[in-house]
Amino acid sequence: MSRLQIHDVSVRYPGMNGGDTVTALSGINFQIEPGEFVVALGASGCGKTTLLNLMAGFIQPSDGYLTLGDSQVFGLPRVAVGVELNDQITGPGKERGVVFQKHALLPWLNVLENTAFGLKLQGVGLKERHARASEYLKLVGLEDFHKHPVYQLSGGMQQRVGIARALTNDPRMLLLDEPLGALDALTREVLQELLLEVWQQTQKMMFFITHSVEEALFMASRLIIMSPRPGRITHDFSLDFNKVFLDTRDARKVKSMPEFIAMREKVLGIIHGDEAVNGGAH
Ligand SMILES: Nc1ncnc2c1ncn2[C@@H]1O[C@H](COP(=O)(O)OP(=O)(O)OP(=O)(O)O)[C@@H](O)[C@H]1O
Repeated sequence: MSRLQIHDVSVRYPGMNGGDTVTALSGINFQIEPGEFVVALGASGCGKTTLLNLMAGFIQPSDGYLTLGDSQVFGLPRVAVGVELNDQITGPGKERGVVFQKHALLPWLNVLENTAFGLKLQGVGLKERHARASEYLKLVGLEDFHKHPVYQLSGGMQQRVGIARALTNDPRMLLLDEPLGALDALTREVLQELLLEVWQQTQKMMFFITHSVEEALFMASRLIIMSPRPGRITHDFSLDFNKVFLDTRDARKVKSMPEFIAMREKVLGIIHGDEAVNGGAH
């Protein structure tokens, strides 16, 4: 099975207008195991999006490298790593699907065509791409909306299309950058539950960024908390509130469990402590 591993990675951005270099990430060693739902939480500017962009292959590390499974490497491959790295990934790839907060859907295409669009670009034939798109539209509850223009859909339904579209490649992992951040509170809760069901059914590795502590605790099988200047992973918790939800299908009950509330207070204390030290906005 293919874990994604980050080996001693740092990312430095050139300063704006000749200013000081920004160390967005420093000395990150971290891995995501098959089947894990990893959520990243932390004050603004702690490097969450930079970490996701590295995993997606959108940016390269300044130091270190990443591996997927035993043989695929991205970033800066080194020779003496103890594994045979024979397959270099040079950028984004279909084994890593990405879902953004703002879904870049094409308004002149309907729901089915939007979902199948990436497959079309790869040259997958019409019948197969529509079959694969239909499969994932069903998974996200849009089986009756194939022909709908996307601009007629609510924000939550458009985000479902974004999730289905990312799944059509059957990626090994989904990278989700605040995917629910623009939705109203009720729709957000519905999609939290939907994403957990997608995770349970597909067993994809998930890397999910949020600013909501409650959402993080509800979704994560592993919660990492990051701290800024330079961006580091300071805490790494194993959680199972998501499994309690999948067993009971009662989100309100999970979110009112004493253990859930105690963990929420603990995590809020960690993050607010960082903000007080670093003066970060949240
Ligand atoms: N392209 C860039 N050029 C220069 N600095 C950048 C660039 N992208 C990010 N940064 C800086 O790197 C640091 C980490 O940014 P990043 O967006 O990864 O953090 P984040 O935790 O995702 O923040 P937020 O929660 O606000 O989205 C910040 O100080 C940011 O200003």
